[in-house]
Amino acid sequence: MWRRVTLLSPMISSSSRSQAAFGLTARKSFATEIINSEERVSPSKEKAPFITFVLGGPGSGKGTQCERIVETFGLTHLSAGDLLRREIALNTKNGATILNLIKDGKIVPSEVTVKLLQKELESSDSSKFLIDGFPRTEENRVAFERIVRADPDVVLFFDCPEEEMVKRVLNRNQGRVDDNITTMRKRLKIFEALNRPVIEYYKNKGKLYTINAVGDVDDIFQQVLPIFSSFEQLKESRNVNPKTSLVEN
Ligand SMILES: Nc1ncnc2c1ncn2[C@@H]1O[C@H](COP(=O)(O)OP(=O)(O)OP(=O)(O)O)[C@@H](O)[C@H]1O
Ligand SMILES: Nc1ccn([C@@H]2O[C@H](COP(=O)(O)O)[C@@H](O)[C@H]2O)c(=O)n1
Ligand SMILES: [Mg+2]
Repeated sequence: MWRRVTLLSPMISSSSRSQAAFGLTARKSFATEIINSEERVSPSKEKAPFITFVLGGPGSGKGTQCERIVETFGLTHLSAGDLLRREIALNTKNGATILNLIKDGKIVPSEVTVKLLQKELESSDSSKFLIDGFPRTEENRVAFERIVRADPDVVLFFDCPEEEMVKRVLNRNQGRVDDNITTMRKRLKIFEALNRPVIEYYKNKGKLYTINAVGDVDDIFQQVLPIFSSFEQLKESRNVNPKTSLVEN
């Protein structure tokens, strides 16, 4: 369990966010000390991890861009969808239910998904994570705060038109049970109804970075790169972990 002290000022203000995205100045407050540690954490977990949530509609390119971020910045990639598909493959007690929900484009109960993420976060030696495809709903978001007791530092939103997402998903050819037009239509509806409010929430918190997800993979990554570069620079120049967000007890 990680705790963070209160954020002193917004990570990068809305107005300066576009500057940061183009490699200009980025100001940020640092607040990473663990406070009041009755529940002792292991030395490697004494600092709260740096968490990025990766949002976007089905087929918007989240997984593809996460691969690039991992290659360049060494974050640990946790895909909520992949963790759920692993439950199906391992035929766990929730496997059959998860399969039916995914086939129907529906959202798996938050408790199930959050517990899977929590297990990965807690068993990892990494201190920086990309959590892909999560939170899908306000319920997902609140459950993560309640169970993991952490907030994201950065939220990426890959903004892509529906027709482009449909084209990509139908051409994906990875044998996914939900990559068909019927399920895709349902997923798009669910995205609009349930994920949009989450995007709005992080926009209002000043944590959202919207990426235009149309174009070459490389060009899209050029929009992502400076966001993480600015964090790396801050970390090096101040010799601290640039983490700001918190969930207070
Ligand atoms: N910029 C791009 N232009 C064209 N095709 C792309 C682009 N980015 C990704 N793709 C392709 O589109 C498909 C969907 O991409 P990806 O799996 O990264 O999306 P996703 O957002 O993770 O989707 P899902 O939410 O369904 O997991 C893949 O086949 C991928 O190779
Ligand atoms: N937070 C989540 C994430 C995913 N799901 C279910 O998995 C499907 C595939 O997810 P991808 O991120 O790989 O596209 C998704 O359509 C949901 O059925 C979920 O329930 N909760
Ligand atoms: Mg994906």
